[in-house]
Amino acid sequence: MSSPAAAESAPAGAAAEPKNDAEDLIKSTFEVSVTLADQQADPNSPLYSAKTFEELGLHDDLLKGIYDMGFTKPSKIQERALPLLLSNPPQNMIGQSQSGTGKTAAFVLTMLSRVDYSINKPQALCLAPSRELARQIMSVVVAMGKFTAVQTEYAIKESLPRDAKNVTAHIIVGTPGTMTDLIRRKVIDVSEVKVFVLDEADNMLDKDGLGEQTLRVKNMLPKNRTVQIVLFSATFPDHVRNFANKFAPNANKIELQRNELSVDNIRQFYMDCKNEEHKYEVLVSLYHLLTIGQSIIFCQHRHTADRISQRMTAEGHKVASLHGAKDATERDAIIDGFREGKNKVLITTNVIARGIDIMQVNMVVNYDLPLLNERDNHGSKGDFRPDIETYIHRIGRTGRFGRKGISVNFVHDKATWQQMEEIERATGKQIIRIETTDLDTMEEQMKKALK
Ligand SMILES: Nc1ncnc2c1ncn2[C@@H]1O[C@H](COP(=O)(O)OP(=O)(O)OP(=O)(O)O)[C@@H](O)[C@H]1O
Repeated sequence: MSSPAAAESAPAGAAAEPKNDAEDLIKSTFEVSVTLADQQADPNSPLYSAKTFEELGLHDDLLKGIYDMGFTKPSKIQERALPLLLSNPPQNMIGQSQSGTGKTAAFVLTMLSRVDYSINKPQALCLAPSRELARQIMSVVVAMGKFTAVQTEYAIKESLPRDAKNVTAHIIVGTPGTMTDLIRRKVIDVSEVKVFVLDEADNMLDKDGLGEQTLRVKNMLPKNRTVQIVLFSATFPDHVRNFANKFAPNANKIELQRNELSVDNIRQFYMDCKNEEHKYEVLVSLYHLLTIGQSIIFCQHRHTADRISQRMTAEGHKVASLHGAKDATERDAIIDGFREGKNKVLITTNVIARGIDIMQVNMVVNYDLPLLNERDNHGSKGDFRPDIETYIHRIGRTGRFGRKGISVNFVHDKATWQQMEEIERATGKQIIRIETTDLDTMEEQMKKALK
């Protein structure tokens, strides 16, 4: 089994404690409070559950794994989805719940529950849009399956030697291109597969994204047996939902309303910058706030992420950059380093907009707003409409499982201002202005938002 180095997301229930470096000890030494217990008692919270894990019909070995991870009660999505996912005969599922509310455990426990551990063949396949997310999901499979005999394998670039033959692991987690390649070359035998999971399913099914590759994997699955298809995401835009219904026919569905798409514990701000260069200056001026906890800065292009990080590094700031043009080993080292808190500021692209779960991240900056024409393979270069789904996923990198977080959008001209207004309209959540010169107010707002 390839053991994930990324198994170290902060234990659930643990406080995201900002460790201030001496240099950051300006006056902003406020603590980030954790409202997990309250959230789990509030019946309107997506974290609330009336049930216990025992009542959800899980095997004792899995209960041990769950408690070992520090979970005490299921979240709402876990409470609602698990009985449907585990019932027999197996039924498909299209499940939606806000970022950071525990969807991973729902599908991981399904895979672990459905595996027959006496058969040494792949029985559950799980696809995610990035290697970083595949590695993180694997870390949850390994942690939750700690008291089972589960064997796991990755289907991500460079995970297996070129001459690898016949994977015998029960659960395979990967990205669609590599999964397709391994099934085609018969390294992965799918004859015993009974569960097929898509995390970030709207992205995995979007014909302008990974849809074709995902469909290829599905078409290679056995036709002579029922494969339970499980789709999860925080967002399911209409154009993908229709395809999702065909991809997972007769599925049980758990859906969110449009105005419920993001959690309320993320406070959203914007800063009106004068131009591109001013955006850079404002980002640098925020550095001490970015490093109170940890921050993720999202840019439009890889070269912007590199340029900003090189410039900030040259000016004496400690930042890292991550994007899809870096090689696999480097990507793994960067995200692992960030998880471990070696770097507090990560400058990146949409590659980690989805799924990545790092409790200590309390600030997300949209250096560039996400646009539809930047989605993978998206056709129209002239489409400058904001990409609402990606926005929701990006800001969802903070405010995980009841923690508080803030997001800041940089706007710098009429077009970006209008894009942000459209995001505000579409999500129904207010985005508050902060003057770029007014760092005291920014700090005040941050204190208020994070307390
Ligand atoms: N029942 C629980 N009790 C305590 N912590 C939990 C519970 N379920 C999940 N968590 C923790 O909450 C965090 C968020 O969970 P997860 O990553 O599964 O969210 P998600 O819904 O998949 O989010 P996203 O849409 O961003 O992918 C994780 O750190 C996880 O360990």
